[in-house]
Amino acid sequence: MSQHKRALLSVSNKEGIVAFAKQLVEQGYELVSTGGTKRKLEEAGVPVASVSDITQFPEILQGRVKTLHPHIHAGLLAQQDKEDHVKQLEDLGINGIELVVVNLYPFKETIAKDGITEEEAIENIDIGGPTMLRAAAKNFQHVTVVVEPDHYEEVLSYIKEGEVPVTYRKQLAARVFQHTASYDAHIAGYFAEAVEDSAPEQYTRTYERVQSLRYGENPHQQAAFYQDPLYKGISLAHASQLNGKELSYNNIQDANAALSMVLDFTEPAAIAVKHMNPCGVGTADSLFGAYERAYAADPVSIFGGIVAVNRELDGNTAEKMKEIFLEIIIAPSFSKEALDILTTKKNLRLLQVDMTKEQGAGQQLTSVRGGLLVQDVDEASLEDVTTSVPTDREPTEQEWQDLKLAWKVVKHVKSNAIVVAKGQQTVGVGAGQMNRVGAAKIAFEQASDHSHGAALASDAFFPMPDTVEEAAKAGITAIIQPGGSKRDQDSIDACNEHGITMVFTGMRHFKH
Ligand SMILES: NC(=O)c1ncn([C@@H]2O[C@H](COP(=O)(O)O)[C@@H](O)[C@H]2O)c1NC=O
Repeated sequence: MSQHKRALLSVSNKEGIVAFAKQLVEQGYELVSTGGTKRKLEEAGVPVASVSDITQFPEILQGRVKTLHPHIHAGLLAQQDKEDHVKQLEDLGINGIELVVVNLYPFKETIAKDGITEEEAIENIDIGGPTMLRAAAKNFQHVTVVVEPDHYEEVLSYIKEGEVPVTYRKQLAARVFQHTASYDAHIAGYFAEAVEDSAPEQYTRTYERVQSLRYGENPHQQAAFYQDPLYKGISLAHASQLNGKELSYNNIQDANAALSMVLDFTEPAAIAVKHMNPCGVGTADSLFGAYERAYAADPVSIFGGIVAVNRELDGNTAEKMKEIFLEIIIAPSFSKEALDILTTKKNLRLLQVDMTKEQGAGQQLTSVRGGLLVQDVDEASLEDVTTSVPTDREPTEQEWQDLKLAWKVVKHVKSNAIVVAKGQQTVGVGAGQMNRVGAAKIAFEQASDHSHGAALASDAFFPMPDTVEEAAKAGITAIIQPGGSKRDQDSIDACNEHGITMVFTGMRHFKH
């Protein structure tokens, strides 16, 4: 172990720093620290010099300038295997720094708090820390840099063995650049609010890993689940799992679809999802009634499905849910009775999602080969549009109810999408077909007799009257669709001929 190695310690999170520093001293390191870190070490009896002793310059501007000095940065950036670097340091009386331990002002934690002022946020932008971290990481061939207390132990074990291997130093450097990039992304996000630009020139969001997944959509695909740590809306990525096996990639996608759908309902609602499409949706005055309807909508497909509800899950409903195999149940809360009933199923995943927050869906990101598509989440509903009825007949009150439910659901079904609903539940869902009439036929086949007197929703307009003709054959009496086709009149005429009422929303809900 060589003598007189120097370590610079400047940490905001002081957890574990005293024990680490003591061992560094035992290993022959000279320590240098900034004000607060130095005080902490001195209180614990650890010998430590001050950065100001080295720089011969005081910490000024309330800590805004402490380590930003050539004596520090030359010590961090000098390549000790280059003669001229070594000579320059000698000529200027600068000593090298071999180990840097820095963690940053808690910017993210600060802006996550309610009622924070701009001044507080800005004072928590660390300048000197990232500068040291980046300098040391750039010079990883000669410097060991530690940004996370989690790494103290491992670094010490290497030091005790004699030297920190350069391969490990490079890993630490990589971690530093991830850390500072993420840190800056939070700052960029905070400032982005000032420009309100939803399509910035550079897209710099940062996410934190919630979970490494066993695999992706298929077992041969690697995958992980990340969350936006500052997301303030209703969030699947911030859900609490109360029971069951670890969530899988497909579970998370399905759960997100079910959650997004149930949030569109204010009355008690239950949504059953399979492969990201709703297979059964029910609403009622009680959650039990809503679930009964969602189940009755398609008692076959719900098996192995994901169910989301928008009221506390009660014992009765839980008992009914327990009768079949479900992968996940999502609820704003679970009564004690419901938990007692459902936790007897060891594998059943129970997710509690705080649904009291603002919806705040934000942006939807979809990766494409070599790029990223960004759009607003489709949060629009019938309340955002002015509907019109171009047919001879206006919907009855009952038809309006069914039309509204079908329209809420069709928005969440993969295009081309047709949903048939009757009596506060879906009775047929045609999802993801390459032509609209094909989707309609699937929905009618599933609905069977229930399509008589039912309502139909189409996520996009009818380019020709064939869907109306099929609907008439199936006994549909009310249709809701965006309208806007050149041949709308053909569909209107077909409706009038069959006594069907049709509503135009003027807004489509493609979901590719
Ligand atoms: N201004 C500087 O030169 C500077 N140098 C280090 N810091 C930060 O000051 C903190 C430690 O300060 P203290 O040891 O005084 O508690 C660390 O989070 C470190 O990243 C600085 N602070 C902010 O920029």
